[in-house]
Amino acid sequence: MMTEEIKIFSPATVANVACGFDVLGFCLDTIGDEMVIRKTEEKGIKITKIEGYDLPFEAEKNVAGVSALAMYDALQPDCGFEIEIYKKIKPGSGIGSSSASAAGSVFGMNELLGRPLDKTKLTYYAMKGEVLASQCEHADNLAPAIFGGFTLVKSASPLQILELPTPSDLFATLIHPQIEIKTSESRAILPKEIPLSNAITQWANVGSLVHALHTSDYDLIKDALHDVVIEPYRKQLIPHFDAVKTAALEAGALGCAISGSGPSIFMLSKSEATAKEVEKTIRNVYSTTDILFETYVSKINTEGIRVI
Ligand SMILES: Nc1ncnc2c1ncn2[C@@H]1O[C@H](COP(=O)(O)OP(=O)(O)O)[C@@H](O)[C@H]1O
Ligand SMILES: N[C@@H](CCOP(=O)(O)O)C(=O)O
Repeated sequence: MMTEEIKIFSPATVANVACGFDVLGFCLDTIGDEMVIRKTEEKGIKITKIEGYDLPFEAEKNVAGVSALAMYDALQPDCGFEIEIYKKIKPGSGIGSSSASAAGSVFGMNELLGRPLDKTKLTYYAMKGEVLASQCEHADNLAPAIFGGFTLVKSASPLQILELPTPSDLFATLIHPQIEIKTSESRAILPKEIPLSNAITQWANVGSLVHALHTSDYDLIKDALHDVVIEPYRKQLIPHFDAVKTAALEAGALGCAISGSGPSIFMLSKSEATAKEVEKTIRNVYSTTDILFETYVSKINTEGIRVI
């Protein structure tokens, strides 16, 4: 019996980053799942353990299993794999719960097979799992989980990912109201067409944000972190979104927007001290309500998913 196995940390991620719906994302450091991937003599993919949240064990119904099967079928290795998931990121959180699992299984298998695939190929197979959760092949959570830092999905098909620089003083604050918003449902409420004037504002912001990351221009990051296309629709699903945003900006955040498809809300700040001050302020907003919530402060994780 082979005993080769590894344990990995698969990070939470913030997709969209305000203006970059389905293309921009960044990787978090303090929040993530753990997974164990093990080689077996018996062929095939089995999910043998799930802790934390109630998720399907059938490989075809769990995003970790679907991405693993896609990679397994393509590579046809002469072994099988068992997957254990220690889920810390609540499903439907807006911080890439499904993508942490989809990325984790393919990353772990690739390590155990001697790294036959590059990061873009891993993202490609992970997307096959992500589609189960969101009913759409988007890579804006997977790319930062696998590459680390900030990423831009230049094209989903053929898959092309650009790694963007991370200014060293940038810190994220998050609030995660403990309600579930399914990505598939929050995509269904979006309009199919947008006014040209909004499109112009939005692509100017994406270009500005990319330039600001390259030049560590914090004022420009502040100017660019706006979303005139998606936020007006999705914010209605998130209790007290406007109050959190107002409080965060008053406390010094560079920007504040919906994380992925929500309900989590993220802020970016210049310095850890400001990010912590922002956390204190937004906790006050939710403390006056009866909604349970968690908050986090995290540096930007430039390494991404890793063996632990
Ligand atoms: N391993 C998994 N981790 C998280 N969610 C999973 C997993 N496998 C299947 N799912 C399903 O995916 C959905 C959550 O994905 P999604 O709505 O995209 O949330 P998130 O924004 O947190 O990624 C839930 O319906 C959940 O049951
Ligand atoms: N671009 C997607 C991102 C979904 O992120 P998640 O963390 O909510 O899964 C979207 O906005 O629909």
